[in-house]
Amino acid sequence: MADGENPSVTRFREYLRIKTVQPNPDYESCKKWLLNQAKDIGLTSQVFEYVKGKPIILLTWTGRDPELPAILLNSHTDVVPVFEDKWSCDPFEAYKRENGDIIARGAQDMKCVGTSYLEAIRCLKDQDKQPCRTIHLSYVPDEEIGGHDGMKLFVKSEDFKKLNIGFALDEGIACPHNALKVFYGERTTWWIDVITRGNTGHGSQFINDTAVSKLHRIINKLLSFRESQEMQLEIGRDRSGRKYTLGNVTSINLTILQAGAQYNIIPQEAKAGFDIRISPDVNLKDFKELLEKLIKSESDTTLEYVHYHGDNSCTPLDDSNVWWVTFRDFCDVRNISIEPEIFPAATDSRYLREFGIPALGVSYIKNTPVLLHDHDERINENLFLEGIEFYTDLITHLANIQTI
Ligand SMILES: CSCC[C@H](NC(C)=O)C(=O)O
Ligand SMILES: [Zn+2]
Ligand SMILES: [Zn+2]
Repeated sequence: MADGENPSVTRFREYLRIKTVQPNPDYESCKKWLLNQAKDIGLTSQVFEYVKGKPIILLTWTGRDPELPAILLNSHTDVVPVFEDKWSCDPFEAYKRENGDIIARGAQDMKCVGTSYLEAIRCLKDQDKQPCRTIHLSYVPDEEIGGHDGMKLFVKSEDFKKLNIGFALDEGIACPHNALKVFYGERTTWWIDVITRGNTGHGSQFINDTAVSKLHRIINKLLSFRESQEMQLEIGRDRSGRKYTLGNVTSINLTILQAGAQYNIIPQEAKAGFDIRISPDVNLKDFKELLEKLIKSESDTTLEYVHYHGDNSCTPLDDSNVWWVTFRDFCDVRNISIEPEIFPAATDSRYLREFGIPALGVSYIKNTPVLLHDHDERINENLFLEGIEFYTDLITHLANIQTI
């Protein structure tokens, strides 16, 4: 432990030092560390390994009434790669500046949250405050690359069904001002490849119906849709008069382009890859039909879904949802300003919501720049400690709801 350092901070920095960085995360060390924490705190543990080398670690504190639906505190264990030369220090050293800023990959996304859950439970256990409901802490792999070998398999498993989860907390994003972002849904992510085929020949000729001319027309149509959505983001207001955020619009970005082998040969095939994020206000079936109609407008052209998700369920934010009401009132009483939003990208919450589990994404990171996936990702130790108190109280409230 560093001199005089709060032990919760020391443990957080230990977790940050485990190199669970994609594409070769050290899940083994991570598993050992988490199981050790569980032992220290007095939680039972299970490890599910649906894909070899990709463990899901589940820690459990059984409630006084284990028949009631349980609470799930979810976090992912992997982190995204770094451009080391752009960092002011080693991203896996968890260096602490004089002002208490802890710099590390995963400091915001989302090892601060994963450790805060543990520290909150440690605190409640120390005080012998066993709640009514059982609390499960899940530490899942591979969220950063789609969660296919992690949460996606977990929610479909018998092991998960047995847990009888009633509500889940998961990750959010930092907020630069004095408020917490709370995510109740997310835009649906589709990654698509559009592949066109056409006439080929010598590069000096005016050849018709080439793969590139077809692709060009499709790109133009998709990018003009992009422009209209960008405009909507600028001027749009929701039903309550609030300015649109990314969650209210659909974005399309051309992120991959491939064609050609030699300068003087017209390519016979061309490919464009698009990253599409569809607002939950959009009907997915209609949008799919629209996309497929566009593809059909060009001959010998195909569409491949590289990443597809067919569900855009959101967690209701109304009085019918006791979990939400408890969360909202909890923040209200503590004067914590919250900003409910649609997550612009994809998190593991989509698998939980698809399964019918209400989930809120919230990371206790206020007054801090959004640095997830960025260089010098950081969180201040005092804010991290404040977060532990927040989760300790919040978990107590949620796990003692008795009405459902
Ligand atoms: C479709 S899996 C990719 C997941 C990733 N999540 C985040 C939060 O960056 C994304 O939205 O691109
Ligand atoms: Zn994350
Ligand atoms: Zn991430």
